[in-house]
Amino acid sequence: MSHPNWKRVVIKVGSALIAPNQQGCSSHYLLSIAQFIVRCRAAGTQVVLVSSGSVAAGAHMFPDQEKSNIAVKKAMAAAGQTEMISTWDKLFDFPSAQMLLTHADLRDRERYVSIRETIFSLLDHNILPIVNENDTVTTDKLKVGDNDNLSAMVAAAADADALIICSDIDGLYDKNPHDHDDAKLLKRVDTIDESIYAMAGGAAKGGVGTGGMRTKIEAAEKAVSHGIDTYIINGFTELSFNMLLKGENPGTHFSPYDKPMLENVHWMRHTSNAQGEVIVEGDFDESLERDSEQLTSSEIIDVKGEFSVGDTILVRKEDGTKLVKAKSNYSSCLLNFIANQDNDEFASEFEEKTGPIISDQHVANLEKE
Ligand SMILES: Nc1ncnc2c1ncn2[C@@H]1O[C@H](COP(=O)(O)OP(=O)(O)O)[C@@H](O)[C@H]1O
Ligand SMILES: N[C@@H](CCC(=O)OP(=O)(O)O)C(=O)O
Repeated sequence: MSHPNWKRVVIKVGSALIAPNQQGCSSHYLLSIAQFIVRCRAAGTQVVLVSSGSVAAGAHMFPDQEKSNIAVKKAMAAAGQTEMISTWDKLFDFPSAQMLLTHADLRDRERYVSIRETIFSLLDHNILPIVNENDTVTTDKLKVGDNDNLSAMVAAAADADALIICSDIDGLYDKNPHDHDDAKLLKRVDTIDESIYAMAGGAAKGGVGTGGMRTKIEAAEKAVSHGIDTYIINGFTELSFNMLLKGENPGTHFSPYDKPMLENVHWMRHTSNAQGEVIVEGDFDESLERDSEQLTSSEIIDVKGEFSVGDTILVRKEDGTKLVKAKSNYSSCLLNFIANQDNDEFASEFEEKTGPIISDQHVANLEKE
């Protein structure tokens, strides 16, 4: 293994590799991925697997005309999940563990920390964590929605050194190669900006995949900002895995940031989502410049949405400029009350007694990143 620096990797496997014909699971393409996982582990690299495919694996148990129904899709996921997990499990002579997560779990700091601890504990006991979204319980509000982004959140939670996204295509092309014969493969991406996103189309069309290339770029952006080497590779071919083991790049490599964000800042920026907004004016900008991030009620113009103590809020200016995402120490109700006080003295005394409005331990400065 030529990647001695990879202490821990996350491998994401797309639906097309698991259930290529929507006729249940097939181990056809999984054999070389399993072999890669075995060889990584033998070389001392810990592995976390993020596996899609429950919906595709369960699809054959339901009539075609019902498959667009959301409740039926969840049933397909529930039925396909057991088949998917047992297909993986049969390929290993070490134990695996199923972890089903939702965004509601990941964006809650306490549950997130618990997920981290579980991953580390499984790895310490040489058990392979196999993660998927818990599709049966999700709603639009609760879900990550695609396993590319989920794998990046898991890679950050696991403090992984590398994220390998196995897809049905060689990597990121400058345009969709299925639509354009002259599309060129990008071997390396150092900066992820709008021009990179413009290369991907929308959500996946036709096949069994969900997110398409866009969600893979989103995942790469999340991962590289955490200092994680990210690859999109073709999971259909064994060559991809042999190249990775030799330290070569078989697809598209996204270079990690030199100065990764701190774990808690990364979580706030990329995993947590804002439950409400606080619109500010005046000196808050300056306190950000000084890195003190102290928000006072006199700077608040408006409070939008309903949030509780501990929820993440977005602090922004009236013109829409996003300043920070932060953990609120006040509920929206209390913050509205204090921000609408005409008596400044009462408000500042209240804040002195109750403590700062936003927690300085969980602040992601959106302007600077
Ligand atoms: N610029 C691009 N480069 C590569 N693939 C692209 C691009 N734009 C869109 N795609 C599509 O994204 C698909 C891969 O995403 P998806 O179907 O979700 O796969 P997976 O199941 O592996 O997540 C490709 O097969 C291709 O059709
Ligand atoms: N949680 C879903 C996977 C959703 C998903 O992102 O699929 P894919 O684009 O194939 O990685 C499932 O198990 O079917």
